[in-house]
Amino acid sequence: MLKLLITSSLIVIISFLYLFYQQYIKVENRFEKYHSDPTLSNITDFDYVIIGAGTAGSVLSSRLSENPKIKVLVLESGVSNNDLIGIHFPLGFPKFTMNTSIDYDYKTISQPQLRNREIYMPRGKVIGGSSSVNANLYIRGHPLDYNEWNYLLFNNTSKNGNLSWSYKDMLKYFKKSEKHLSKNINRKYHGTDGKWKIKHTKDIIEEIGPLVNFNLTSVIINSLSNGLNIPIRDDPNELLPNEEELLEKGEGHSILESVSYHHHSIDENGRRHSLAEAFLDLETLKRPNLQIRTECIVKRILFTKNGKNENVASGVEYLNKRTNQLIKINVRKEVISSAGSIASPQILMVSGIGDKEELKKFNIPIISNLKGVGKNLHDHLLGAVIGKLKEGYTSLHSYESLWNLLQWIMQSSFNFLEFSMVRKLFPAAIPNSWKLFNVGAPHIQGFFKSKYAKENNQPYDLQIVSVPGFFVHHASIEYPGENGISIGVVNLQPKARGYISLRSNDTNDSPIIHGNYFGNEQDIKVLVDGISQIQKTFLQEPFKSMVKEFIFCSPHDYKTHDEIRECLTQMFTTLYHPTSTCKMGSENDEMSVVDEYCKVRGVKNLRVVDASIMPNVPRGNTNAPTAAIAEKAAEMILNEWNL
Ligand SMILES: Cc1cc2nc3c(=O)[nH]c(=O)nc-3n(C[C@H](O)[C@H](O)[C@H](O)COP(=O)(O)OP(=O)(O)OC[C@H]3O[C@@H](n4cnc5c(N)ncnc54)[C@H](O)[C@@H]3O)c2cc1C
Repeated sequence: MLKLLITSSLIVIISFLYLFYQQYIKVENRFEKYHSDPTLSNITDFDYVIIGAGTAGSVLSSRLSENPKIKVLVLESGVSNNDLIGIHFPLGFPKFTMNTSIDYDYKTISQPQLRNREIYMPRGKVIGGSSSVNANLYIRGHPLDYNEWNYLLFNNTSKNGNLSWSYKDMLKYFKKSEKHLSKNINRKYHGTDGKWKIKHTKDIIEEIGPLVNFNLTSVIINSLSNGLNIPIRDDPNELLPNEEELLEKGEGHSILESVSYHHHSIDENGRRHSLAEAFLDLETLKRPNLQIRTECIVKRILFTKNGKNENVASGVEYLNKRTNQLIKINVRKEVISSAGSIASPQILMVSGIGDKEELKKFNIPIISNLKGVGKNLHDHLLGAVIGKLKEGYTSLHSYESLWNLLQWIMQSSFNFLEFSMVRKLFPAAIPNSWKLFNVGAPHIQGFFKSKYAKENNQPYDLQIVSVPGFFVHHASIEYPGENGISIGVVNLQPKARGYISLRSNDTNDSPIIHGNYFGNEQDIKVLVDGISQIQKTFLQEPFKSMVKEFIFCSPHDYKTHDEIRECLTQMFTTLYHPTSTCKMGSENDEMSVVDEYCKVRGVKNLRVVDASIMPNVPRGNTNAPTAAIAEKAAEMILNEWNL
């Protein structure tokens, strides 16, 4: 008997270790392989050097290197995305990624409208960039966002040919990157053959079904729908037939207000599916024409002159942080900055591209005098109503605990070996409720209008991001033993613009970040109105009898505009969506940094492809739009070089 017990325990332990190895260790060294070869630094004949392996850099490098004739080098300042297991645990994103070694941990300068608070601005310093540290929400924004981009780019010129950045065109690239895992998804709006895995939270909740005493999500979704008088829908990224008609008729402002379960970038095993997991998978990394060097920070872009005396990007200088070696590398075709909305403008400026008055302060020789570099910082503004729940409601109050991480590892390991037979034969062996740890922290989202958007026939301008738990100061504050509810409200279209400027001429130093949050009175009014609408839902049943105590923006204590504004001043954060600091614009727009092909104005062979080129921030989270931009840019580049 004892023998049997020992043998079976050994089998369980060995299987577990094997699963663990398969899931985590086996892939751990994949970037190491490309970095450790000492001869790599001598290779100088790359066609493209891409700065940053974040959302955009992962997509771009993967697509360009699909052609074996093209040699691509990616320089990434951060480490491999397999260095920290916590990265893969979607629900643990605030705990395991923010404020850790894989976060740049930026802070804005003190914000005058927020009692001089410095606002924390996380960004991923790791393969996958911010898609390796984010909340995994898959949202595309409103169709009119892209139609507006297209209008801003091409309204005053006629030289765009077939190129367009409208919703219809962007939809192609959203679909191209996507591999939606839901069986019932509308293929007119979703891709199922792409690389990036997307999962519908509703599918998981339905699978768990009545087995689980977890009723909070459905209560929240129904209460928000009733309280805000907006419908529940399955998919915020698809248009219903009547909405297609309205968009066609020029009445797109009235579509898509709704509340729904989130779609998440999470794979079938419950692991984060960052753009690196999707596009820099093992097969891609085996390509001999693609090299990715981690812990290599680009210091500046190098330029030479061509026969017409134009400045041509000819390579980059970077620091190998492991060896402390400063290395110059030449490029045959182009340098592409995909370093994100904070670092791309910084890299351009230290390389001589920016407002000449600012560059002079740091004695940086001027390559192109472009006023818009670093300007137009656009971001999403987050407030919330947060409360503690009475007995009887189960929330994710301790989702950051080690026990939950362990549950998740075991759950996803079992999924990995398709242990569904085991699940069927011994249903109690793997509690179904563990599946809840396979979705992201925010389960529910919605879009609704402020009274100002309603008055002016504008599209929705507010977003709900709801966590069945506490999301207080980036989930850094815990309430042991308590269950919570957080209904975040986001102003999606703030009017104030901030900026990025240089603190020094070294890319290793954080640049100056000024979010200019609440810099426009209307931005506050819109968010106050959003909070006030959400507070009303808390005064109705069932929310009314569920909450025992409010932590932020209580509807009983913060009622007037000034009171709600006061609450927001204390608790405001960004939703981590800085964009538009190297904005794409028409040639008539003196603040535009790149043209419609993502080419930096005033120089040759240099592009920016990342969230910084968005002409305006879309009305939704920014990861999927950034991936779509990179898909589109890759296609443009390949077409242009006739490859
Ligand atoms: C905490 C958090 C939560 C978020 N949640 C969501 C969400 O749920 N859904 C959503 O849609 N969006 C979310 N976002 C936003 C989304 O992730 C970003 O908009 C998107 O990842 C931006 O992609 P990017 O390619 O522009 O930049 P990044 O993905 O940030 O990539 C930039 C890369 O460049 C590297 N780099 C920078 N400087 C240098 C240098 N000098 N040399 C070499 N490499 C360099 C960086 O290390 C990084 O890997 C979130 C962001 C954060 C930070």
